[in-house]
Parts: sequence; structure tokens; C-alpha cells
Amino acid sequence: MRKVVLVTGANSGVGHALCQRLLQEDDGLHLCLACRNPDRAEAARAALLASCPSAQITAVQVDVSDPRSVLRAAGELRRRFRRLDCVYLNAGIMPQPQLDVGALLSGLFSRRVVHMLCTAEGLLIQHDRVTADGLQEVFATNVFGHFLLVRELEPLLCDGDSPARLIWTSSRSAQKAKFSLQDFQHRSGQEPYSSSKYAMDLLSVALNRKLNQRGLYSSVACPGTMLTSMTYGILPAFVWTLLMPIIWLLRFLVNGFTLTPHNGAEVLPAEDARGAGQPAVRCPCWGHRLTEEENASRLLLISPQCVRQTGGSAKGQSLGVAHCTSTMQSTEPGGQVWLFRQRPESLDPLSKYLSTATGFGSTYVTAQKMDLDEDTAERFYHSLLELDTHVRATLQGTGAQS
Ligand SMILES: NC(=O)C1=CN([C@@H]2O[C@H](COP(=O)(O)OP(=O)(O)OC[C@H]3O[C@@H](n4cnc5c(N)ncnc54)[C@H](OP(=O)(O)O)[C@@H]3O)[C@@H](O)[C@H]2O)C=CC1
Ligand SMILES: CC(C)=CCC[C@@H](C)[C@H]1CC[C@H]2C3=C(CC[C@]12C)[C@@]1(C)CCC(=O)[C@@H](C)[C@@H]1CC3
Repeated sequence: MRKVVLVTGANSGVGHALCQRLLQEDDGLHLCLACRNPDRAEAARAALLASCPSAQITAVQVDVSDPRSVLRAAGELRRRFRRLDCVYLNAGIMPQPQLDVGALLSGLFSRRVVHMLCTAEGLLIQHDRVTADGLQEVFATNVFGHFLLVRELEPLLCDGDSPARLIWTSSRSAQKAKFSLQDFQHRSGQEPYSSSKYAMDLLSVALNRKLNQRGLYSSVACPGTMLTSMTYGILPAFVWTLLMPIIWLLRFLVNGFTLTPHNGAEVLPAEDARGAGQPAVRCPCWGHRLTEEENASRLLLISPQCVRQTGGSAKGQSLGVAHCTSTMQSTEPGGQVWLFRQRPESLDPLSKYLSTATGFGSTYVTAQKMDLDEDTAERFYHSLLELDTHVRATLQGTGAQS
């Protein structure tokens, strides 16, 4: 049976590049494009079919910022499919971004330049708005709509014969300091984007705790900074063009500048098109290439360099991949993706996986421990459940729930 993969925000940017890469790896997939604009969805479908005519591609209309639309789309998906193998929660917004040019210029000559350019910390504010349902739009789009979608799609994702996956497009901008459990919609701040991406990281952790035993696994991916309609909202296209020579030079310093959606999607594809027995993972500390057995069991012998990093405590032991992944790279010719070829059960739920670029533009994947604790994740999940109940009650009151 064909695997079914659903991608939100599939009509442009990294979502579209992801669809292209998925089909290049496995044209036997059934790809379902979840887009808010039917014309753009159809254009994306046509473009994907042009490069992969044998593919099965359908579309479903959904505005993830609108709970009614999410419930309706989920109902349609439940009628169309008996199972979903993978859902990419990718649609996202960063409305009316405003760049602090002064902070950028002074940051460029400071010691925090690399961190600043990777995360945009201290550089951007956004102007959020309130939706017709009284939700903050950035939170509603980036987090809550996807949370509702996952809850509604549970019957298609859980308790199957093989594990199903959720993959969130998060960001290096996710920042603990911008998120508050008391104000998780970020009503009072000016950095709703960073807050929403941190909320997404928390939610992924909480979903793993709730749903792993039912065969659903959630992972967090960060595509790096790309030139898409989102970033063209910060500076006009011609300014980006003028900045390109500087950006190419900065790339030797800033490994988060993936720049193209294709590169940004390095970490995302989840299908193991090459099958088992072709481990693509190497620990560059040692150059130790994983055997099939190690790959499957996620055990990696620790290298002398890693021993130094762990203060010697791990010498001679085997460690989970998670302890060593901060330097792991794709080593296959052509720089193909390795990460999500791993069994979902073998990924560390507390790490996020990042598309990363070298100065010469080749891409690989790194991992980073998320700056969060599971107790906060659990509490946030409960806040979302309460909001879910409230929103559904309001919709029922207005007779809008399908
Ligand atoms: N660009 C970057 O540097 C980075 C981006 N990301 C993340 O990548 C993801 C994709 O962004 P990117 O490709 O850059 O930008 P794009 O603007 O190209 O893509 C955003 C996609 O999300 C869709 N979308 C937005 N709002 C809604 C909504 N309410 N309902 C349904 N779909 C919606 C858009 O649809 P439509 O065409 O109709 O607007 C579009 O398809 C986002 O989550 C973003 O946060 C993460 C790190 C860096
Ligand atoms: C590099 C120079 C000289 C100019 C560009 C300045 C900014 C426009 C640019 C610097 C860091 C960038 C950045 C993002 C957008 C563009 C910058 C602010 C993001 C916020 C885009 C969306 C994300 O999710 C983040 C990971 C990016 C972080 C870095």
C-alpha cells in the first residue's frame, strides 16, 4: 500500500521543496498538500506532477489559523484516508517583521555575531493580530491549528501496524525567554514568532510522552535561514540581492544560512527510500561509520574526542546517538538526508535536528538538545487541551462545528 504523507504549507518555500525531495526519493508516495489557497495548491500540485508524473498527489484546503477550517479539513482527511504515515506541520507565519538595523550593525561587530545571525535574537519584532476567534494569529497558525489537526487525525495516526510520524518545522529562533506559560499565546510581547516556535518544541516533547505508546512519534526540525516569502517580508528582494555577497562570506561563519528551501529541507524527508542495510551515519569525531546493527539499536561507541567532551565519564561505554549527534553529518554521496531515515523510535525526543550549511554551500544535519524541561511541556500541553475545549465549545455555541 502507498504511504500517505500530509504536508501543511506545501505550496511554497520549504514545504514545497520538501515535497519535491520526498517524491525524488520515493515516487510511490501519496502526497497530500494541505494548503489554505486552492489555486496555489493546484499550481504546486501541477509543478510537482511535472517533475514526477507518476506521483499520486492530492490537495486539501485548510487555513490552520481557523479552527473551523481545521476541523472540516480533518473530517475530509478521515473520510479519504484510513491511515497517515507522516504529517509535516510546516505552515507558518511571521507577520510584519521589523528589523532593528542598529542592533544588527552593532551585533555584527560583537562576539555574539554568529549566534545573532543564526537566531536573529534581538533583531526582529513582529506585529501580531487577533483572529476572529480571539486567538493570537501567530500562535493560532504556527501552533494551535496544528495541535487541533493532530488531535483530529489521531485515529489515522495512532495504533497502526507501523509507527507514524509528526515532523514540526521549528526554528533556531525558538527562544525560552520569549515564551511564558501564563501568556502562551504571546499577547503581551513583540516576538510571537520565537515564542510560537518554542511552544512547538514543547508540544513535540509532550506529544511524544502521550502518544509514543500508541505508535506515534514526533520530531522537531529546523531548516535554517532561507530566502522564502517569509524572509522577503523582512527586507525587499533587491536588498537581499545586494546583501548576497556578504551573506555568502558570512556563510563560512554562520552554519545556519542554508539560504535555499531545497537546502533547508535537508533535515526533513522521512522516508527510507534506500531501505535497510545502508547506514549513512558517521560520527565525525572519530569517523566511525555505523554498522547496520548500531544504526538500528542507536548505540554508538564513543570516540576519544567525545570522551573529552563528556569529561571522560563515558569512556569505553556505548552511548545513545543523542549524546553524540551534535556533530553528526550526512556522509552519503550527494549529501542526501540521513536523519529521518532513522527509525523514529531511535531519535531523541529532547533534541531538535537542524539543516546546516558549510561555507561552500553543502548541507548536512546536526542535532541540538532543546532548552526545555518535560514538566513545562506537560503543563503547556494541558493548557492547550483547555483551550481546545474552550474553542470547540465556542464553535458549538455558534453552530459552526462539523
Ligand atoms: N524562511 C526561513 O528562513 C525559515 C522558515 N522556517 C519555517 O518554515 C515554515 C515554512 O516557511 P517558509 O517556507 O519559509 O515560508 P513561506 O511563506 O514560503 O511558506 C509558508 C507556508 O505556510 C502557509 N501558511 C501560512 N499561513 C497559513 C494558514 N493560516 N493556513 C495554511 N497555510 C498557511 C503558506 O501558505 P500561503 O502561500 O497561502 O501563504 C505557505 O505555504 C514556517 O513554519 C517557518 O516558520 C523556519 C526557519 C527558517
Ligand atoms: C546578514 C546580513 C548582513 C543582513 C541580513 C540581516 C537580517 C535580515 C537577517 C539576519 C539573521 C536572519 C534570520 C532570520 C531572518 C533574516 C535575518 C534576521 C530568521 C528570523 C528567519 C526565520 C527563522 O526562523 C530564523 C531561524 C531566522 C534567524 C536568522
